[in-house]
Amino acid sequence: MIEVKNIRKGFGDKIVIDDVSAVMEAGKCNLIIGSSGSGKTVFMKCLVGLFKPDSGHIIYHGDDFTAMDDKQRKEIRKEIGMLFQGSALFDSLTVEQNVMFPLDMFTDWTLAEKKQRVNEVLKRVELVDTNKKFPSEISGGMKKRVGIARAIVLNPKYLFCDEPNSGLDPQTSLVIDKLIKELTLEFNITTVINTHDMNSVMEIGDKIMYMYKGKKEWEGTNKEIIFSKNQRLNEFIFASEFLRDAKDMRMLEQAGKIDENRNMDDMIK
Ligand SMILES: Nc1ncnc2c1ncn2[C@@H]1O[C@H](COP(=O)(O)OP(=O)(O)OP(=O)(O)O)[C@@H](O)[C@H]1O
Repeated sequence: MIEVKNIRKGFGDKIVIDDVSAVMEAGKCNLIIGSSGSGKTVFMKCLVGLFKPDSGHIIYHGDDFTAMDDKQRKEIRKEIGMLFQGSALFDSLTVEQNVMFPLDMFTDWTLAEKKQRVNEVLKRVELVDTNKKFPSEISGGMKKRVGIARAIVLNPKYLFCDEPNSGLDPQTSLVIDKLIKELTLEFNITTVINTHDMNSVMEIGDKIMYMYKGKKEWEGTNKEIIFSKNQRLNEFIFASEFLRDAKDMRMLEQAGKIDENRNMDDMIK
């Protein structure tokens, strides 16, 4: 679990994160949504220690990350897996070498032990027989899987994903979302995901935080978001007329005002 208490972060005179508090639970996909420039990336960078908040606290499983020295912080970082936007694989390394990278950095295992662990995680993300391939030889969806394999190879307690579906088609996005959700549950990981993808919000949003101009404007689950009366949130999510109609339809359905066996022709009339 990660507890964020009243963090603030600014650059010069500009306040970018304004008194945000949140609780991110283990075994759940905690999503951060918001329009461009609302502060999602800066918030995530504060959580992983890439930015130091100006004030406030970030508590990892009871320990105050913001009050730690570099050595203690490094210990927490070992427990963090990161899936970067665009997968961020090393082009000159094979799939196996990419996934092995964190093991080279943080363990003193033998090569045989490392290879065994790499094979375990590649199997888990359903990427067998790709060990010797280079990133340029595999598809975008496969690259994401390699990124996920690398992110989980050290058995992280925390997983941070920045736009995990960027550049993927809707079906492949769904497969990646499901994989992240499964791993989150299977290993009881506290997963934090920055996303613009509304499919992900609805599919895997156990907990969603909506940011607006650096503040937490709304939070809730994927079940609650559809019924939210927060005007800014609604304008953000249901940006198109099509989505607004779909929402109205869903609400009528929930209220039992639409017959499940309705005839499409009748509806069009
Ligand atoms: N290193 C920095 N120095 C100065 N300003 C920054 C820095 N990083 C981010 N900002 C500013 O902080 C604000 C929030 O940026 P951030 O990248 O967190 O937005 P975001 O919600 O992640 O947007 P997007 O969805 O487009 O990635 C923006 O106004 C941005 O210009």
